[in-house]
Amino acid sequence: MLLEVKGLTKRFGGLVAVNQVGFSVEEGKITALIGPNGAGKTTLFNCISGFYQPNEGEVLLNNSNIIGQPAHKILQKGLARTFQLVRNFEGMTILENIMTAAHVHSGQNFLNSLLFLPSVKKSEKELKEKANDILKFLNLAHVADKYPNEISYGQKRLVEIGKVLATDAKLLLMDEPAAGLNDSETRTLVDTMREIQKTGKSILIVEHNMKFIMELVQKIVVLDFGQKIAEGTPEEIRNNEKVIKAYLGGGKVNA
Ligand SMILES: Nc1ncnc2c1ncn2[C@@H]1O[C@H](COP(=O)(O)OP(=O)(O)OP(=O)(O)O)[C@@H](O)[C@H]1O
Repeated sequence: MLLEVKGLTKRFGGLVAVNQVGFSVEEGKITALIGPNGAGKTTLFNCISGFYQPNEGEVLLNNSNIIGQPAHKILQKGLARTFQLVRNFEGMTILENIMTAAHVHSGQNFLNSLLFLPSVKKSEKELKEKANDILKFLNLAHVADKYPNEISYGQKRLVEIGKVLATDAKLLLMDEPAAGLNDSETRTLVDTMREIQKTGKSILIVEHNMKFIMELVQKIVVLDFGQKIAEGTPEEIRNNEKVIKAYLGGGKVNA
């Protein structure tokens, strides 16, 4: 199993935001984490990616517990995440933004960069090639030299995905990748995600857009009030009584 979450609990004062949650992400599969507003999805995501320290439980990445490790160490072990809000360096072109993300895995140390050794020059060239390949893969080659404020919102979301691809991580955590996209952008995103899956990556998504999830993923984990209430294929989840009740009970579904 690529990722295994076991008995994970996160409390904020008296509030149990995530309560003894366990599930797994299989290699090469797309898994979704869904649930009504306030169910604990983001908190769980933050615990998995090292942004929060859970109170209890384990997060095993390739059988090694990553709890307590800083986010950059977790990234080096092969887990990268996108953010719900688009974060780009505004003063850099799209190509440079992707190159910056790829730099995390380039192996260059700071002193080499300062001295601008030949190896750095070579590595810069490789980074540029890699970033260009990623932009081509995402059909964004035509915006490589543009600045973030010159591209559309849908393109920005793809750039965000490009940045996690640039890290070479095996497991990608995506925080609401379809948020704010129109129908045609969402369809493009479904195709892009399938192409990413074909390259052997595994993906864990938090997402409110149920149509997007039902069409794309192989497994769904459902949270409600911090607890896992169901886990299964889209078909199983669609017909699950507990899930239907949780969403009818006040949660928002953009189905
Ligand atoms: N930093 C925090 N401090 C205190 N309480 C928090 C914090 N973060 C989240 N919570 C609470 O924990 C619970 C779970 O919140 P969380 O944001 O994880 O849910 P969610 O499923 O991601 O919701 P949404 O779909 O609205 O983003 C909520 O009751 C929320 O108010």
